[in-house]
Order: sequence, then C-alpha cells, then structure tokens
Amino acid sequence: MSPVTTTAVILAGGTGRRLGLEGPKQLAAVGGRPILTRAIAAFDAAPQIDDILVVMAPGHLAAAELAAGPYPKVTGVITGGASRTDSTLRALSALESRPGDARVLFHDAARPFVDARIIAECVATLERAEAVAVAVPSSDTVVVVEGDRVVEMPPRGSLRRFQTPQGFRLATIRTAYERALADPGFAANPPTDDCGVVHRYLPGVPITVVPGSEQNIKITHPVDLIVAEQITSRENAPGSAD
Ligand SMILES: Nc1ccn([C@@H]2O[C@H](COP(=O)(O)OP(=O)(O)OP(=O)(O)O)[C@@H](O)[C@H]2O)c(=O)n1
Ligand SMILES: C[C@](O)(CO)[C@H](O)COP(=O)(O)O
Repeated sequence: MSPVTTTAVILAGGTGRRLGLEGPKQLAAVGGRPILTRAIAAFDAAPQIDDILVVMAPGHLAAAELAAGPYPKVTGVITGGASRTDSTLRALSALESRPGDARVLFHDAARPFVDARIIAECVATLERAEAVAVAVPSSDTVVVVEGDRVVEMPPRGSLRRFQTPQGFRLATIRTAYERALADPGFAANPPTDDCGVVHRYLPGVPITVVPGSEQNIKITHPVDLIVAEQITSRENAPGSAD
C-alpha cells in the first residue's frame, strides 16, 4: 500500500424501492453480472484504489460477501443503515483507525458503469483538493417549483447532475458528519449525498468537480434496467475493451 491510502466505499445499503424488484436492486444482474459485482470490479481494477469496503443492506451480507469473493481489494463487508447518510456513517466508523489524510471515495453500488478515467481523476484531484464530485451537464432545462408553480429557472449552463464517486480527505468528511450529528435538524432533513453534507456543514471547503459520463447511470427506475442492458450489449462487441 502507498503511504496515503485510498479506500473505495461501495454503498449498497438500500433496498431499491423505486425499482420494485423482490430483493435489493444491487443484487440484480445486468448483462449477466450483478450490479454490485460490476461496481466492485471497477474499483478493484483501478490501480489508484488500495482497498474496498462494501456497505450492504441488512439481511443480505452473505450475498454481498459472495459478490465480493473474487475481488482481492475487498477488505470488509458491513451492514448499512436506514438512510444513505447512515450507511456512510457506518463506513466512517469502520475506517476510524485510518489517518485523517487518507482518502475515501463513496460510490453508489447502483452505478455499475463507473469507468477507470473517472476513478483516476477523482483520486488525482484529492492530491490538491479536500473534496471531489463527479458531474455531467443537464440536457433538460431544470426549474424550481413550489406546488405546481415555477418560481425559478436557473441558467442551464451552470447546472450539473451529480454522480458518484464522491471523494474526500478522511478528516474532512469526518468533520462534516460530526457537525451534522450535532445538528438536531440533520436526521429529519439529511442531504441526498456526502457532498451535500460537506456543502451544508463545511461551506468553506471547495468541492472540485470532475466530468462524469452519460454511461455512469444510477439504476433507479425500471427503465434504467433497459438502458443498462443496452450498455452491456456492447461489452462483447468486436473492438470492445471489456
Ligand atoms: N440506507 C441506504 C440507502 C441507500 N444506499 C445506497 O445508496 C445508493 C444510492 O441510493 P438509491 O439509488 O436511492 O438506492 P436505494 O435506496 O436502494 O433506492 P430507493 O430509494 O429506490 O429505495 C445505492 O447504491 C444504495 O444501495 C445505502 O447504502 N444505504
Ligand atoms: C449520490 C447521488 O447518486 C448523486 O446523484 C444521489 O444523490 C443519490 O440519491 P438517491 O435518492 O439516494 O438515489
């Protein structure tokens, strides 16, 4: 391991309610391989990643251990919490012995098509930044509504859609969550991701954005499974690197 380690945390603690399958969506297969396996494999293959921690939905640890089996960088599979931020907190507890300058990338297990370029750029950015996010421009016009009324139309050119991974120096994300836990309003209204926790509780910390990819989709709704199958159908095409 390099003196400053980089850990990938695969957040797989959800149940996939919006997808509506019988079990957690991360155990469903796309292109013949479980979504969770694809996410783990991407980080296992990345030379910048030293180790991987999988945070799995309660009651499904054995399935996650099976999925992680072939990947030597996986050093732990732990149980997730009730919300995404609870699952991150559990990962931070599991990493409590690591020094503050260690790096951590949090990745949605539900994004099976994260690529080597994105992972490399996130880790490289953490050499000079405390926090990094992955984002793509919006092809839709995005509006703010109150009830059924449009109240704001932010200029689209400055809008981005966040993806994962989201990366941090460990000391930064620890401090952000310490402050969040001290806020009585946090549990009732948690940010939707880890960058949101840093943005709200450490507003002075810049979050550097690196370009994501249109393929790095989050499998959320049933239509996303159809798109995912299409993406995987190219894997074995002549000339494909996969
Ligand atoms: N308690 C939770 C909830 C979510 N996640 C993870 O966070 C990622 C993004 O969340 P999302 O797409 O919302 O997944 P689910 O919570 O499973 O989906 P849904 O909201 O439709 O139930 C997923 O990889 C999910 O497993 C997690 O680790 N712990
Ligand atoms: C982290 C994230 O994927 C960035 O777009 C998103 O915020 C997760 O939201 P979800 O509702 O937990 O899917």
